[in-house]
Amino acid sequence: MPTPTPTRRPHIGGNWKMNLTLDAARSLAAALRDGVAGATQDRVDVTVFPAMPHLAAVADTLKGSPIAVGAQNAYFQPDGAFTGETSLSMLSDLGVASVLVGHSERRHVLGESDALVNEKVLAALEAGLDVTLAIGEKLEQRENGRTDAVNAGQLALGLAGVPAERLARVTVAYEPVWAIGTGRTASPEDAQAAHAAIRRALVSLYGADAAAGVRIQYGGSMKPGNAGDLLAGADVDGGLIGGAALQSTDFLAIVSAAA
Ligand SMILES: O=C(CO)COP(=O)(O)O
Repeated sequence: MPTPTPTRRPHIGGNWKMNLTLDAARSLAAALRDGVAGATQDRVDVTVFPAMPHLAAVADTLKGSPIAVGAQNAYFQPDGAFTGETSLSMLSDLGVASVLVGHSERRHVLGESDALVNEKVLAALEAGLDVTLAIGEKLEQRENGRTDAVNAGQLALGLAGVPAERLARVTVAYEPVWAIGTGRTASPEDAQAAHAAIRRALVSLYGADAAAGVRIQYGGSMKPGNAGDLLAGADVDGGLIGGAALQSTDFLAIVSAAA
């Protein structure tokens, strides 16, 4: 089935990971706030994901700006004896509008399962937050020709139980694990092929109309120099940026490329 004509507004995310001091996070947020010009903001959605202890300050700095603040993680239970975890309502109270779920560093370094990813996706949507659901294959899976199967599996398990009417609040981030923080980027052709396969998986889960509205971001060593080529893919609807999101000029250049 051909991919329906896209009407998707690009979405650029900045995943700051476990980086920056409080002062540096505040300064970066202020530079982004001042740098996202009116012309750009109408054509691209921007979300930043600071570290948990910096969320309040960054949300405060970005209040009234078109840049949304997301958390890199959250727990799915509403409250209770969950040492070290953060609830969705605690995040909402800070002005956090979305949550990143299923990042490969949480899957592969912190050991999060597809089942836990799914609990978090369901709870975040129920709490009224937007979700960026990250999926992606490891190098050995790619070399064994399993890229599309791995992505379709993570997608189906992550979205299990999510009704079609909530899908518009989900952005999928395709992040091939071997491209994250390595300087090795998927070629624009490989990225587009993986994104098209992810969209076909969405079509089989939700039907063509709902699938056509879902933004699929590429993540993995996206930089100003390669963003334009990657974003040219018909099913590449934005980027989730790590290293290059820590420099305002680099991140703003990628936002401009998407706009
Ligand atoms: O993991 C990423 C974003 O979530 C990508 O990180 P890099 O851009 O540093 O490769």
